[in-house]
Amino acid sequence: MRFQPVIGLEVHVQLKTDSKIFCGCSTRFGAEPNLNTCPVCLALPGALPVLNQKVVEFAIMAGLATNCSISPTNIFARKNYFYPDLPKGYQISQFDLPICLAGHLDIAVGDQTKRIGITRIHMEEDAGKLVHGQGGGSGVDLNRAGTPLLEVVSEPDMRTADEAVAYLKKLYQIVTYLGICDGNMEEGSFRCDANVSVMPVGSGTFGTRAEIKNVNSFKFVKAAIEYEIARQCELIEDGGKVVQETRLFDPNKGVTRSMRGKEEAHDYRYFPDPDLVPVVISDDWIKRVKNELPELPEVKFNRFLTEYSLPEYDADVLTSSRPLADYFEQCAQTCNNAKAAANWVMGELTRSLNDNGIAIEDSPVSPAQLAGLIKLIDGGTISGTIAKKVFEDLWKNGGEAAAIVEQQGLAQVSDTGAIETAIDQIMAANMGQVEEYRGGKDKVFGFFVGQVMKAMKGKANPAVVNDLLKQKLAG
Ligand SMILES: Nc1ncnc2c1ncn2[C@@H]1O[C@H](COP(=O)(O)OP(=O)(O)OP(=O)(O)O)[C@@H](O)[C@H]1O
Ligand SMILES: [Mg+2]
Ligand SMILES: [Mg+2]
Repeated sequence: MRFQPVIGLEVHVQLKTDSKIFCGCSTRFGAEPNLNTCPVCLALPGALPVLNQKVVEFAIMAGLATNCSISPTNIFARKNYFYPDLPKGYQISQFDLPICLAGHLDIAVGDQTKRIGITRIHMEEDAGKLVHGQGGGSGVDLNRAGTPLLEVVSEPDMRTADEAVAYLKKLYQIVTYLGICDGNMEEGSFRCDANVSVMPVGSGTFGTRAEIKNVNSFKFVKAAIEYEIARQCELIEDGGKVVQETRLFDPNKGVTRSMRGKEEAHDYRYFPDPDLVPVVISDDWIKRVKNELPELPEVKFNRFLTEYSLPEYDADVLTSSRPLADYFEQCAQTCNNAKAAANWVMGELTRSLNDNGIAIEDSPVSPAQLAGLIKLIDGGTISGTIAKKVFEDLWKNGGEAAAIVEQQGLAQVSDTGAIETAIDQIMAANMGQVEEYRGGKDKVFGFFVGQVMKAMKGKANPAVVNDLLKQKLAG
């Protein structure tokens, strides 16, 4: 039997606000356990939540950027369940009236684009965290309790693990561009629940879904979904039935395991939270947020194509993150050579940053410094080969490219006299190759260029070397 997989994602986006969603406690990660707490997030009797306006603004931004409509009135609801990391016994979330509805994102599938529907985006609070194995038991850390989250729920529109990853990456790119999420997946700031089912090809009725909880890397999402698809197909072929359940992905073994089945599924008994008034959003507010939205990745990509005449590949790589795009633009505008800036940023700079595990925001070579180096190449002062050495020097010691070239005497020799002398000597020492070249073996030309460059310690102007060599070899 052939099966068609069906995938829908629920993504939890942790919002980059200073304080929690319903109280003034700090959201800082890594503080001493239970330091960032107060009667509201500890759920002490009588404490009342007050909504953080920034959370609503961030939700509107996310909704607009994902083509959703913003609900002018939306309400918070209590999602009831018991777990020791949830002191109130319910999570404040949104249920039937969420803040954003009916959006979509377009993803690239091969050379086509595919539209993935976004059912809803709602605001909610995070739970605390259990810390096991300390002092012989388990402890609870409520620093995270009340941290603001957006849950972005997709339609079951994806058909392969790769489509799911493409959607996830697109969403990640958008929320980090918007600056509403720090994007730190290891710390759980962007994590997803993957819903997976399979149906016989052509059946038209979706199969029963399993939900893989809290996957926090693109690689794991792909592995988890692929494993789950294979598991369900095999199960059905063996005459079994997929049961609706929650599963966990084990990244070490690459398998998913049942966590709880439908029988143990929660009845959340959702109802409107009587402690919070409805959120009313005016048209003016939406307009203001819309006007202040930063340039989004797709728009930036298209602008890079037209404004800098970059190839699609370059524009795609350079707009993959906002700091990378900003770095490129500053460099390109300073050196006035966009393609060279693109090559250096995607090549030498990215390689050095990766090798040293440094984020581009902390690059030891600034856009202006790199632009200075590119100007020296464009002006014919140094060759590309020497430029790589200068870059290394900039990376290690800072300073300015022009000063380094000057101090170390790296400027390229365009003086024809010095180059001619070198050519004459090399031709005299390699008469055999000279004859071969004159006999029609053009390839030998490269040999001569190499020899001359070597003799000139890489500092000869390549264009001048080429011209002179052609003249002299022609005899
Ligand atoms: N048959 C199916 N196969 C795969 N995915 C599905 C299927 N049916 C629904 N989905 C996806 O499952 C997800 C359901 O998320 P939703 O938040 O609506 O409910 P939930 O998972 O029941 O609730 P909770 O937020 O408590 O986890 C959506 O992303 C939807 O696209
Ligand atoms: Mg959900
Ligand atoms: Mg779910």
